[in-house]
Amino acid sequence: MKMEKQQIGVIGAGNMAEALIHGMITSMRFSSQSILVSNRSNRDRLAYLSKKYKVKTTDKKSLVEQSDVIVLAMKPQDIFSVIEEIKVWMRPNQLCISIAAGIEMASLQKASGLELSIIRAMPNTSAKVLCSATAIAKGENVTEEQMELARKIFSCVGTVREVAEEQMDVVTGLSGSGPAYVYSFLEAMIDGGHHLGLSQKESTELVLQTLRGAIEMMTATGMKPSELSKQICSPNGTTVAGLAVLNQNHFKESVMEAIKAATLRSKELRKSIQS
Ligand SMILES: NC(=O)C1=CN([C@@H]2O[C@H](COP(=O)(O)OP(=O)(O)OC[C@H]3O[C@@H](n4cnc5c(N)ncnc54)[C@H](OP(=O)(O)O)[C@@H]3O)[C@@H](O)[C@H]2O)C=CC1
Ligand SMILES: O=C(O)[C@@H]1CCC=N1
Repeated sequence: MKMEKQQIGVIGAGNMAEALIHGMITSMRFSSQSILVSNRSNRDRLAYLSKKYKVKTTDKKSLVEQSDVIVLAMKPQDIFSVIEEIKVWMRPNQLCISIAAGIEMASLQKASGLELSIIRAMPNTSAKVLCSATAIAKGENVTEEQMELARKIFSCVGTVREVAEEQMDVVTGLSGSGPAYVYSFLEAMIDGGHHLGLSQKESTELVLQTLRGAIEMMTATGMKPSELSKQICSPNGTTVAGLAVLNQNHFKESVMEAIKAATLRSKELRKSIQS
């Protein structure tokens, strides 16, 4: 696979930044030397990233000046102060990719006072194991070449799907936050098995493979979850008894309400930050 020539500047050196850097380098699509990283004040963190991934660490000014694309990987609460700081060094049409939850491209554009090319992306923490479900949304001035570069960056850490920006709140509530819901479900299943007599290890192994198998079944067959579920339910059997309890406790509604609450929170985030 061809090594990309563009310089990638990552501002923010936290969890998501590291996942992206790790993915870009292990994919061999980007060289360590083509990645620049900067943060606010944590020098130890930059030293760690530089040692582990051999990336270049620098101040924001030289990062912005040297980069073809700037990845904004700080918390939503910090993004506007970063834009305020770096806008003097940015070039019109420079590509900026924001992974901040809730923050709209128009507000970043406005804060910069420049005609930037902005792409919004929402990966998830499974990027660390190259299994993110990332959605990207294209901003106004973005060229097809710039979109292609964004797809290349995020495909290093998993799948990439393009959506309209209006869908980014629900994407954030669904796949951005989603791994946490799955961890809650996994914990409940593991504890369920453990409380009924399996060791923690036995229960964990069985649950993980059960989840992998269910995902594989759905992927391989293309069948709906309800159809696959029917195949497990013998009349008057164990599965029917288990599912009845989930239904009595409004399991499906709870999960749907969780996604709704996270989606609303994504909308609220920008209001609380911008007002
Ligand atoms: N965690 C998740 O599951 C997901 C998070 N996101 C989004 O990713 C973004 C980053 O999240 P995450 O990696 O968890 O955050 P972290 O808290 O792990 O990292 C934030 C980074 O931003 C840096 N930073 C803060 N302010 C500035 C500044 N003024 N100048 C330069 N750097 C700055 C911090 O530097 P320092 O340490 O020096 O202060 C730190 O390196 C968030 O916007 C979040 O919404 C998106 C998808 C999933
Ligand atoms: O909880 C959050 O706000 C971030 C965005 C998506 C996942 N984590």
